[in-house]
Amino acid sequence: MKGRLIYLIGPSGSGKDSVLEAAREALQARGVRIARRVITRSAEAVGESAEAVSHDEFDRLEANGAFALSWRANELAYGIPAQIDQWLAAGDDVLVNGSRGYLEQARQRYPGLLAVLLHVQPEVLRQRLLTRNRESPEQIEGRLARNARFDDTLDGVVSLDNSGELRTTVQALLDIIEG
Ligand SMILES: Nc1ncnc2c1ncn2[C@@H]1O[C@H](COP(=O)(O)OP(=O)(O)O)[C@@H](O)[C@H]1O
Ligand SMILES: O=P(O)(O)OC[C@H]1O[C@H](OP(=O)(O)OP(=O)(O)O)[C@H](O)[C@@H]1O
Repeated sequence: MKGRLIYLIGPSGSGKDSVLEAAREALQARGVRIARRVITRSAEAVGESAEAVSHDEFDRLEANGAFALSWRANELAYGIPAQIDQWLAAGDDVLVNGSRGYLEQARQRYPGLLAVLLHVQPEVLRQRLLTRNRESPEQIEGRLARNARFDDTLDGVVSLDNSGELRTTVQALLDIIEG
C-alpha cells in the first residue's frame, strides 16, 4: 500500500520548522518520514531540516529531476527530494514543509495528500518573525504581506493552531495524522 503525503503549510513564522523538529522523534516512532528540504538560503540560516545550495546548483538539481516538488517564493527556491517517492511507494507516510502557493500543484501530483495548515494570530506572527531575527524588517513585511493572498482561500485543509505552547501543537498534529 502506498504511503500518504502530509503537506504542512502556513505563513512564514507560523512555526512549521519548530513543529517538525519538536515532533520529529514522535513522528519517526510512528513510521512517518520527514523530508529534508533543499533551499537557496545561506548555509548559516539552515538547520537540520534543510540543505543550502546556490541558485545555480538548485537549477541544475531541478533540471536533473532531483525534486519531487519544487517552487519559488520569498526570493528563494525550495525543493523536496525525489527520494520521497521511494518512501511513499514503500508504504511510508512522509511529512513535508510545503507552500500554500504550491498546494494545487502538489495535489495534482499527490491527489491523496493531507494538507495541514498551521496558523497563529497575526500579532503573534509578526512578533515571532521579529524575534526569530532571520530576515530583514523589509523581508518580514514582505512575508506578512504575502499572507493576504491566502486568507480563507485554501480548500480541503485541516487547521492546526500554533498560537499556544509548541507541545500542544505537536500533540494536535499527531492526533490529526493518526486520524
Ligand atoms: N508555539 C510556539 N511558541 C512560541 N514560539 C514559537 C512557537 N512555535 C514557533 N515559535 C518561534 O517562532 C519563530 C518562527 O518559527 P519557525 O518554526 O521558524 O516558523 P516557520 O518555519 O513556519 O517559518 C521561531 O523563532 C520559533 O522559535
Ligand atoms: O506559499 P507560502 O505558504 O507562503 O510558502 C512559501 C515558502 O515560505 C516558507 O518557507 P520559508 O523559507 O519562508 O521558511 P520559513 O517558513 O521557515 O520562513 C514555506 O515553507 C514555503 O517554502
